[in-house]
Amino acid sequence: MKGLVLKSTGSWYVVRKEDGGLLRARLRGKFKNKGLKLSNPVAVGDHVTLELEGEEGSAVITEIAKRQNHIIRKSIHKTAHAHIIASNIDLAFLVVTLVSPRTSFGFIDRFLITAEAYHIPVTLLFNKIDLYDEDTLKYQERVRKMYKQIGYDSLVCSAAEGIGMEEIKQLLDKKVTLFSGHSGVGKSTLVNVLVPDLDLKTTEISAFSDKGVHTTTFAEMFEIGPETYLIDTPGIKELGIVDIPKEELGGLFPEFRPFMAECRFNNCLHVKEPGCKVLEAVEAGKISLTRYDSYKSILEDEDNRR
Ligand SMILES: Nc1nc2c(ncn2[C@@H]2O[C@H](COP(=O)(O)OP(=O)(O)OP(=O)(O)O)[C@@H](O)[C@H]2O)c(=O)[nH]1
Ligand SMILES: [Zn+2]
Repeated sequence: MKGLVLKSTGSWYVVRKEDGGLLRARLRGKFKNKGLKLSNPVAVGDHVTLELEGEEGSAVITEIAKRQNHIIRKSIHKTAHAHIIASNIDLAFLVVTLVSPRTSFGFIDRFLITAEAYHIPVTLLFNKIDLYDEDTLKYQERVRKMYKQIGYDSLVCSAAEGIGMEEIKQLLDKKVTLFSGHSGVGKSTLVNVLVPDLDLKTTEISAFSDKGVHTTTFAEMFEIGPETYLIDTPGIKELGIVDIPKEELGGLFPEFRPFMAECRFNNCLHVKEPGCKVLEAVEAGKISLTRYDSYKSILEDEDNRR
């Protein structure tokens, strides 16, 4: 029997069976994750094979299908390196705002490079447009255009006034979408407008969870329509942590790639090296200064972490 993991408590899982029903499943034996030392072998979003146990509505996970992608964070356990937050994500929605509060480019670009590293497509969602004056709206269009040129789509909306909701719903349809964004940008408001009966939908799954057990470190997937899911990652505003070797950082900026290939040194970090084509492109206005600033700032952080 096949199923999809909707919720993890660390020791057992809520699984949606292919025929629609819910199961409570646990693991049998040891699962090995290639390469990574993980504190949790099964993650929300995993497609699994199950065997029913004697008890009604209870099963054992015997196999995990290959993941299309996954996001991780550092494990709190000393013996493991990483903890998988969720897997098989079709789309990451990064909710941003230009006012109240203003999301920094540094935050946006960090999110984008992490998503690049994880191979997760991102759509930027500019919320609170009801608060924007004419100048801010013009500025927003410039920002959207900049990201569009690099290859990132964006949408504008106002969760408060219900503007842009149909477009968002269409984009979410039949996908597993991760909702992220800085505190206060309106994620909860947005989800409540998009899925007014979400509480009802989650009750069915909550009924499978022990009362009083709060698993804030684990992600949860909410079914918001047929084959349509939202992933909520409590307490995680960014896409987890990945260790990116400095030489690979530039490659996570898609607009750097064609220029990087032409740099004189193949280990060029694009800071002050002679014959650096990325620097030339920045000077010629072919790469946005904002993005290059983000690049340098992330590079410096990497320096400080070592
Ligand atoms: N004017 C305006 N206010 C909004 C809009 N969307 C959300 N807000 C307000 O912004 C504030 C923050 O919204 P939340 O939905 O709690 O934000 P959040 O991203 O879930 O924040 P965290 O729970 O801290 O991560 C609330 O006061 C909302 O009413 C919008 O489109 N326009
Ligand atoms: Zn270079």
